[in-house]
Amino acid sequence: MRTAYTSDQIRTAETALMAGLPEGTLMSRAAAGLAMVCANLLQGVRGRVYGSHVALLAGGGDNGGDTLYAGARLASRGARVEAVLAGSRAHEGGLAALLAAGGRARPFDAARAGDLLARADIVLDGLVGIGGGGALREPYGTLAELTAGAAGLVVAVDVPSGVDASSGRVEGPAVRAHLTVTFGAYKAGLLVDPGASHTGSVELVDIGLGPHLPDPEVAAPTGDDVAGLLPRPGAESDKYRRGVVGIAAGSDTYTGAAVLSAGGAVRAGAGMVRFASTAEPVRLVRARWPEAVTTVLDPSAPEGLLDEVGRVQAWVLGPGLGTGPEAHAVARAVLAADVPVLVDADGLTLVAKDRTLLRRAAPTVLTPHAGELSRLLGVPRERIEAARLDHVRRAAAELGATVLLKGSTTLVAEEHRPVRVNTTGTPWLATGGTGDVLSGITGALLAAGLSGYDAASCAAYIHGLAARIAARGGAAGGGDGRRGEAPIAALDVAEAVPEALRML
Ligand SMILES: NC(=O)C1=CN([C@@H]2O[C@H](COP(=O)(O)OP(=O)(O)OC[C@H]3O[C@@H](n4cnc5c(N)ncnc54)[C@H](O)[C@@H]3O)[C@@H](O)[C@H]2O)[C@@H](O)CC1
Ligand SMILES: [K+]
Repeated sequence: MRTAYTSDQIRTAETALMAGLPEGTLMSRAAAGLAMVCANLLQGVRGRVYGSHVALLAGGGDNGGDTLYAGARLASRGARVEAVLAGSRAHEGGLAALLAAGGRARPFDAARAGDLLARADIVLDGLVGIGGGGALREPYGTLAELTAGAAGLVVAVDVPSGVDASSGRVEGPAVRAHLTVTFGAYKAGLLVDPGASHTGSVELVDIGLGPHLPDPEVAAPTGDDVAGLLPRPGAESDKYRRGVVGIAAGSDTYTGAAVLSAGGAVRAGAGMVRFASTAEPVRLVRARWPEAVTTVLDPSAPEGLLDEVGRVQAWVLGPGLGTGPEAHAVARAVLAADVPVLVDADGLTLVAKDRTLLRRAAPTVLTPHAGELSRLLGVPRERIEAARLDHVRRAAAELGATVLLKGSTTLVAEEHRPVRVNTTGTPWLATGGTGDVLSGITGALLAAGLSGYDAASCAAYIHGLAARIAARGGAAGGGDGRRGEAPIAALDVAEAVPEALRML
């Protein structure tokens, strides 16, 4: 599990660690690690450190201090290092070290800074780190914007400036780095969008904080973590041990979502899929997934609506269900069941309109995108997008459910647990119907007995991995980065789930 922390948690751990160390030890560890990463980069792009051009953007705090000390180390190896001092004051020790090593430093001047960035092989963004707050003030904001025109690689020191280290919030100009070198531990804002899309790759420099870190605020499961949580059938397995998932989805108007959700559940290894809906979606699901056992519902007679469905260990409710009175009757019947229920899509709209549906004892998993969460919380969508971590946490507490917030970084929140961040996926996943597949995968894992928290985070991981496999045309396919990927359809994602499971 890759764990991540808020700025306050990092500061507390740093204070505890520093109490037993000579002053300046942590900064010199941080600067040494940073200089080493930069030297390796320069070796890569220039073939040597000597004679390379390094630009430092140094704010007035310790983040600037780390940067100036690292610049001093590079200058002492023969790099031509020049610092732009963004604040009215600069870190004294760092500045003295840089000048003593032969580096140069000048106060901010926009034209000169632009020129410097156009010449530098690497640019170190040391404007603000965990001490930053709110939108970048001037001239920090202008400098952050100028990095977009840098000719060389942009290395963010600890955190890309303009990204809130604790939450990933971005409120104005922010540096987009090729690489972020972070000290001591991952900051939560490096793993959560919009911050995560500003970091480039992230390299952790160990400064000895480990023993002083508290429980994390955020955790990103690895493939091994997911593999460890997944149930594997044994010799004694039968369909009930593997898990029977019920799917209440689709309507005579919307049929595709039902087929996709059922596909996610079938391919993720449900012991059995019981599909319950009106006649048309039932006909289509039978045609595409003959292994599903189907029941035609008559929601105009809500009494005993699900009596004919048979035993189910978890339900998926909502994809393509519609939002009218009959859909409401289905939602009420499903949510009255004493088994875990995943609510998605139209199910979320129904729940937003009638929160009494969520008064239940068995676990509930809600899987909104930002627009659906906006309706559930009564908060504008833009505010949710800007502060995803805060809102997913709030939703879990307020709705008493596990909440999986979809998006470029999918988050899973449950009260009193670290928010889990999903690291798999591809931008090609942003296409209609993929969410329905995710609902089926999650439902299968819930039925197999995983908790809502584990089922949602494992399903997000598997779904993202399957999408990547589908986009690359197979587990071994594709090329470097996004280049080897092609558009995918939602059903391709369902079909790639077994390959994703094989890889775990
Ligand atoms: N605390 C520690 O023990 C260690 C800290 N380290 C470094 O120190 C950093 C934290 O240093 P600081 O606490 O001095 O804080 P920062 O250097 O991150 O930020 C504080 C500075 O930024 C300015 N600032 C804050 N918000 C701003 C905004 N919106 N616009 C413009 N300027 C703004 C402040 O006026 C101040 O000059 C870490 O990110 C890390 O780089 C490392 O050296 C490791 C050890
Ligand atoms: K920074």
